[in-house]
Amino acid sequence: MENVFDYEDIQLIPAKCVVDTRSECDTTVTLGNHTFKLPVVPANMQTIIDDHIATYMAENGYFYIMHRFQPETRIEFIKKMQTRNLIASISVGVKKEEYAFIRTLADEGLIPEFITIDIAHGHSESVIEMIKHIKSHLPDSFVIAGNVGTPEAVRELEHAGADATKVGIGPGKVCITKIKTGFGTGGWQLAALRWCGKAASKPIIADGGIRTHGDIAKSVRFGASMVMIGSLFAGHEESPGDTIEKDGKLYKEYFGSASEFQKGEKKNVEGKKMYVEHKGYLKDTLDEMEQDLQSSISYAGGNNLDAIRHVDYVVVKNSIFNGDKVY
Ligand SMILES: NC(=O)C1=CN([C@@H]2O[C@H](COP(=O)(O)OP(=O)(O)OC[C@H]3O[C@@H](n4cnc5c(N)ncnc54)[C@H](OP(=O)(O)O)[C@@H]3O)[C@@H](O)[C@H]2O)C=CC1
Ligand SMILES: Nc1nc2c(ncn2[C@@H]2O[C@H](COP(=O)(O)O)[C@@H](O)[C@H]2O)c(=O)[nH]1
Repeated sequence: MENVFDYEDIQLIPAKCVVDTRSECDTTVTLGNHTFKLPVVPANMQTIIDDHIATYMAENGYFYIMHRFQPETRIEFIKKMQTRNLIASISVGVKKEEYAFIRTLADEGLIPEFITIDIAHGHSESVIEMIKHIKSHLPDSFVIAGNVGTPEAVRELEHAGADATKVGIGPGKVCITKIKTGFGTGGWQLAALRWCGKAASKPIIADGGIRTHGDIAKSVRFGASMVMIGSLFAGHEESPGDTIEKDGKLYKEYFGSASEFQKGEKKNVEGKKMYVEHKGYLKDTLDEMEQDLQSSISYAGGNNLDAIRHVDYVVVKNSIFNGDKVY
């Protein structure tokens, strides 16, 4: 791998504007048979999404992926969403009981529109087998498989039947995989995305490392159809993490899915807990993301996301903030 870089190292180069107002720019994206308002999905983590947020996202035309950490609630969740004509988008692991769960869904005629296979090291036989199992029992569900960080992995999971792959091993804000194992795409996630994108024949979801709204446009430029985000969604009033007050300021809890707080034990821990500043309401962040992305599209010289995919860029090596703070 040569020329590695990350989000902070890149600036996209503006092209001549073709719209009269940014509101003409279309941020929608299609995944499978569904079109969503933004190419953004909150991370399928317990401090990021719950029933309430999933329902809000689905009702308002956004993509969501429910986490898999309360497995016994998934059947009711699917029924509840589909009764309301909302998409059902769930996560599964790869352990034995998950095979039985997929069989139960098929037996009961419950077909989630989206199923995400969510494990740390997705380039594995266990994920390949699970993709095949889901596709044989629920052929109409759109299967997202991950996480991976190499073109070989993308090809193998696509070949096994995955409809999309999720790229990102270790770039997350509460991730300690890179420190504990020495492996991953932390520090070069954007370059890894480009590398994987060149091999992909199906959509890629960039997962982890997004720190600013501009990083969403950069992900799209380097091959992502969709971008999964944890930390930027952790601080909302609606976020499921606990709220604490310190020195008169409010903070929200955000912990990794492989942290001891999630697992309830200190075994194979690859995640940590932190507190992020309370930042108001989810709706306001989603609106701001849409406006910022509309602006990105206008700078790309087009009126939809595709324009971003073709812009030139420069490598500026960590200098874009020039010592300034973002806010
Ligand atoms: N995107 C990322 O960078 C990372 C994300 N995570 C998140 O943490 C959560 C827990 O992940 P995970 O531990 O995979 O889930 P599980 O605890 O459900 O483990 C899934 C299965 O994979 C096995 N497994 C896990 N890691 C490895 C590995 N490195 N090599 C071989 N087998 C492995 C586990 O066995 P055993 O535990 O016995 O090894 C288990 O059988 C997920 O939500 C995942 O997305 C975790 C780390 C990195
Ligand atoms: N290595 C770990 N990665 C984790 C863990 N829990 C979640 N994640 C990944 O992080 C992203 C979110 O990243 P962010 O930079 O937007 O905050 C999430 O989607 C997972 O892929 C973990 O415990 N360890």
